[in-house]
Amino acid sequence: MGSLLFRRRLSRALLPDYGDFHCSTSKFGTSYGVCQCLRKFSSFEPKKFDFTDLTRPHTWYPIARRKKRNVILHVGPTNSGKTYHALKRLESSSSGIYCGPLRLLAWEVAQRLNKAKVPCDLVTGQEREEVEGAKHKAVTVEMADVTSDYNCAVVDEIQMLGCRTRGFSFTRALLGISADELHLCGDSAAVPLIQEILKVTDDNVKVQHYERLSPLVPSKVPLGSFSNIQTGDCIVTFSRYEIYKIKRQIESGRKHLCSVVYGSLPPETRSRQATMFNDENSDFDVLVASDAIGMGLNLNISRIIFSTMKKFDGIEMRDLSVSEIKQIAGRAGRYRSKFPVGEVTCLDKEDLPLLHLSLESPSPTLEQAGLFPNFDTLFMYSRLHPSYGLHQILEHFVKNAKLSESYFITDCEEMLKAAAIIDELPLNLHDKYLFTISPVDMDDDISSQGLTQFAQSYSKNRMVRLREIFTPGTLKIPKSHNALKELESIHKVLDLYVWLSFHLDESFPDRELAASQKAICSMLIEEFLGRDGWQTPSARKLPRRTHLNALSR
Ligand SMILES: Nc1ncnc2c1ncn2[C@@H]1O[C@H](COP(=O)(O)OP(=O)(O)OP(=O)(O)O)[C@@H](O)[C@H]1O
Ligand SMILES: [Mg+2]
Repeated sequence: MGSLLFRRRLSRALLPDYGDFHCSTSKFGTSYGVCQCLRKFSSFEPKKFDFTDLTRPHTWYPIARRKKRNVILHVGPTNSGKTYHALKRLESSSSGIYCGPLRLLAWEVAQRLNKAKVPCDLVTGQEREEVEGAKHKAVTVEMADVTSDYNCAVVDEIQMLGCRTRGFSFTRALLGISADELHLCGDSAAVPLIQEILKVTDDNVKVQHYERLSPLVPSKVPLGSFSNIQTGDCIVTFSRYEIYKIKRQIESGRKHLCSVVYGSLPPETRSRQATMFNDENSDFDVLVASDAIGMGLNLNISRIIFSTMKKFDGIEMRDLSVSEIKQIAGRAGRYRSKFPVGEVTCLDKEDLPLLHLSLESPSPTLEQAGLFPNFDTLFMYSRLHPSYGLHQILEHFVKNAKLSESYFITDCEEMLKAAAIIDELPLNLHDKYLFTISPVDMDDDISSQGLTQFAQSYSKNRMVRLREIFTPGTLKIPKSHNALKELESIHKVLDLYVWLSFHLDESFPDRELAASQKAICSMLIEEFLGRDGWQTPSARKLPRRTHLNALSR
C-alpha cells in the first residue's frame, strides 16, 4: 500500500466526504462547552427535560437573536450575478464572512478579497490562513462562526439547506450567523422555505430576483461521437472510471488534451486542472468532469455535454434531478468568460428530451431544511442512557427527535457506521464524536483504515505521529491508474490528519509534515495527469509550471 503502513485491517468503513464538516466550540461543543452545560443543568434532572425536542432551532443562537438582521435573498438562475452582487456588499463592509459549500469557492473568495485590498482570512476544516488585520473571513459553511458579530455575511448556494447530509450546516448558518446584513445566494426554489423559517426570527427579509446574464442554448442535436468534440467543451460523467475512459478516447484523436475534475482529486489539483483548462495559452482545451464542477465555479466552458443523464446516488442508479441538470448546464457560457453564449447537449440522442424538459422546468420548491443536534445536546441526552455508546445515542436520538414541519433530521447513516467502530475504543464521548464526524471517505478503504488507525493510536497514547503510518519520502509518480487511485487515497488520509490536528492539536503534532506531503501528493498526481495521454511538446512542459504554482501558493 505504497507508503502507508496500516497495522490492522479493518473491515468497516467510516464517514463519506463530509467536505469540511468540522467540530468547533460553537457547533458541536467542546469539553468546555460540556462543562458549562453540566454546570447549567447540575441542579436539574435530565429526565424532566426533553433533549430530543428540536422544534425551536432559532433559539439555539442567542447572539443572532439579539439582532434584527436585514436578510437579502439573491435568487435566480445560474450565472445571473447572485454571488457577484453579494460579494460586492461583503467587500465594502467593515467586517464580514463568506460561507460557501466548497473549499474551492472559499479559496476563490479569499483570493478575490485580498486582491481587492480587503484582508481576508481563509478557514476550512483543513486550512487556516490568517491575514494581518483581517476583519473578513472566507470559510466553508461548516466552519461558519455563530459566536461573533459581523457587519455583513454571505451564505452561498443556500438551496443546499435541503441537502440530506450537509443541509443542517446551511440551516445553522442561516439561523446562527449574527450580522447586520445577511446575503443568501441561490435557487428561487428555496425562497418560501427560508421565508417560513425566518418568520420566527424577527429579521427583515427581502428577495432580489436575477436573470441570466448570458444566454444558455440547449442544442437540438446530440454530440453523437467524441470525434465531434471542440475546444471549450466540457463532458460531464459521474464515475472516475468513465472520466478517464472519455479522456483517453478524446485524446486518442490527437486533436485535444483534457483536464479532469472530480471529487476525489485533491482540491488543489482540481483547482489547477480548472486553471489549466481556463488558460488560453495551455493546450488543455477540453474538460472532462464530474458534478464536482456543478456549484458556483466560473470556468471558460463553451458547451456542456452530458455523457449520461443517470447517476449512482449510493443506493441506486437514478435520473439526474432538474436542479442538478440546471446547476451543471449553468457552467457553460459564463458572463465575461471567453464564451459569451453557452450551449448544452447530450452525447446520446435519447437523453435530449430529459435535458430540454429539465432546463424549461422550475426546480421543485424546497419543503424542508436539515437539522442536527449539537454535541452538548447529544451529551446531555447520553446522561439519560449511561450504558449507551455513541452509536446507540445517535440512533435513539434521531429516532426520537421532534421537529417542526419545516425541518428534517440529517441523514447520519455514515456517522453511525463510523460510530460503530469508534465505540470499540476506550474514548470519551466527545473524542468519539470528533472521530465520527471527521472528513473520511467511507467508500475508500485506505481512507477509512487511516481513520481507524489514528483513533486507535490516539486512544492508546494520546499522541499520534504521522510517521507511525506514513513514511515521508516514499511517494512516487503513479505508473498506473490503480496507483493514481491509491495516491488520491493517501492524500485523503493526510488531509484527515491535518483536520484532526486542528481539533486535537497536541495529540496530532505533525500538521506541517502532513500538509507538505499532501502538496507532494497533488504534484505527483498532476505529473501523472500531465503525462497521461497524447501530448504536444508545449503541453509536456505544463505540469512543471503547475508545480511552481503549487509551491508558491
Ligand atoms: N455586474 C457584473 N459585472 C461584472 N461581472 C459580473 C457582473 N455580474 C456577474 N459578473 C460575473 O459573471 C460571472 C457569473 O456571476 P456569479 O458567479 O455571481 O453568478 P451566480 O448567479 O452566482 O451563478 P451560480 O448560480 O452558478 O453560482 C462571474 O464571473 C461574475 O464575476
Ligand atoms: Mg454563485
